[in-house]
Amino acid sequence: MESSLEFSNSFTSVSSPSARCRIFKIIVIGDSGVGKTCLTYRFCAGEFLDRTEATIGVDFRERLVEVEGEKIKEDREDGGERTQELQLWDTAGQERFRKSMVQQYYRNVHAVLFIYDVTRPDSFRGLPAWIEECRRYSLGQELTRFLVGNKSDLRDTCSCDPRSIKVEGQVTRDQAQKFAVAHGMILFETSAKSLPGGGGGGGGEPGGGHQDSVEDVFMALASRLKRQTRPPPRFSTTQECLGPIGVLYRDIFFQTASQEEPSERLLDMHLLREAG
Ligand SMILES: Nc1nc2c(ncn2[C@@H]2O[C@H](COP(=O)(O)OP(=O)(O)OP(=O)(O)O)[C@@H](O)[C@H]2O)c(=O)[nH]1
Repeated sequence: MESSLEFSNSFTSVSSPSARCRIFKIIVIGDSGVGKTCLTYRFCAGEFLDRTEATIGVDFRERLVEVEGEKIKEDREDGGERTQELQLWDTAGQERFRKSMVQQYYRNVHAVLFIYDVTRPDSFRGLPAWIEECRRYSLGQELTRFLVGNKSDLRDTCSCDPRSIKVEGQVTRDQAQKFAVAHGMILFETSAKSLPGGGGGGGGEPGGGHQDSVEDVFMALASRLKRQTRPPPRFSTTQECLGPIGVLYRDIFFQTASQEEPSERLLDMHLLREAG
């Protein structure tokens, strides 16, 4: 995969969220190539991103959601009504592209999505290292954590009970479920691309087993965040949510967005800052 620093177009609306919009910062982490970019893009843009490049630093995407058909009522003096915005930090899986941003990833997080590729057991075995990184940056166990097995469209189907599929080189649902329980996570299996019989990213049931749509995963997260009894700090401005580095990245993006090939310029700036 080639490299580029990309900021989703959907990010533009973050700069002017409604004054009454509750912003939740969600970090999406996992090994390189598991599909973090494709999953966040699917949720925010509604389609599969065919050609991706390795993420450098972070890509921001966001989507405004209404949970359970109703806008969120805030317990505020003015009795105002608020909507909820999921701000997704699609982080770089490759170590060399993470260094300068890592501290920003873990600042003021509301929820973490741990992603692995169901067809790549190495990405599943890599999960403890991501959990350890969260611990190092003081993310508590009380945070909402989802475990998401991606690329289930590639999973071999089996006529036997799909919960106990034993296909060499694939992560079974049972394995993942045990891991999720042991680490206080909720498990989802999905595909950013498509699921047999399920169309774009949702609803199919390969081998008869239950698969979740990408929409379901993120809406379950939104619903969970809405219900948090003691939520971590909320943000009312984009600046607060992104922090200074995030704002800097955003500004660089807007400065270079009109250039023909911004990727190299962005990479240069990223590496320069890393060196500095
Ligand atoms: N078949 C299939 N391919 C997928 C799916 N999701 C992602 N891919 C492919 O997997 C590759 C990597 O996807 P990315 O979304 O760039 O992976 P990433 O985790 O963001 O990678 P880094 O940015 O390096 O951390 C790309 O070739 C995608 O087309 C999926 O659900 N099904």
